[in-house]
Amino acid sequence: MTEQTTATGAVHISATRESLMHDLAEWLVKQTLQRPEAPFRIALSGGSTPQHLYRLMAEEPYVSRLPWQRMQFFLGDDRFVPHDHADSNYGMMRRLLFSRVPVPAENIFPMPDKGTAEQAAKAYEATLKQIYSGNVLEADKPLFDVNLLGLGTDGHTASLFPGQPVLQERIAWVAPCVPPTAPHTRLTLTYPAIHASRHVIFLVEGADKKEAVARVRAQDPACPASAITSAGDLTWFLDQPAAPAPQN
Ligand SMILES: O=C1O[C@H](COP(=O)(O)O)[C@@H](O)[C@H](O)[C@H]1O
Repeated sequence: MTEQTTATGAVHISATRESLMHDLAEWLVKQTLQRPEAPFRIALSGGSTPQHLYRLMAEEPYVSRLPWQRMQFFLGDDRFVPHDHADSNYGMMRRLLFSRVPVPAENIFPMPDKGTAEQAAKAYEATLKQIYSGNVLEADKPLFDVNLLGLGTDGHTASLFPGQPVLQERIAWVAPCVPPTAPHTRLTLTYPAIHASRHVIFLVEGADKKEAVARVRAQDPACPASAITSAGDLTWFLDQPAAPAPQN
């Protein structure tokens, strides 16, 4: 796990959004089978794209095929709003996924929605450090097995928004971000925490994301997603409309 993979990573292209979600669900089942020892830690992304995946995971055959008892769920980012707010990523995951599958409540780790955003970020970082059994990220000891990321049309990922101070954060694992272009103060995993993953996955669908995908794959420094790396591997799961034209 000492090698670093940058955001150029491998690319998996599915013909349609539906097949994309199936392909990623199958990939997830395979990863859990390859690591039969507990626990399997996954950081989930928010927004609209992964909602299709979460609905699918809450249906058969995935309810039966995923090892819910040993899966631990974290959030890659959330809007700093009450969990029952319509814009809460955790609220969305609870509605579409957690309430429909046999995952033990103690295996779900939402970002806090109380106090100040700074306090909530620190509290979530403390939770992650407890889970990790350490305060310092080690190259050969991943924090997450899978880190699922989305991509905004502006090149943001998690809540790492263009031009924001959180992009410079190299110590904290979790930090607030106040995006000038999107609603709500956010809490987000920082680059070092995302990097400490066995597998980083960008899940992106739709023609409106095609340009952003191409910019990140070309390592455009204006896109925060371009600076994502993985301690293990990094794979793009795209549908055909989001996939950039092949380079000759
Ligand atoms: O604000 C957010 O946006 C990104 C992308 O979301 P999408 O709706 O375009 O799929 C998402 O990855 C992030 O978790 C979310 O908080």
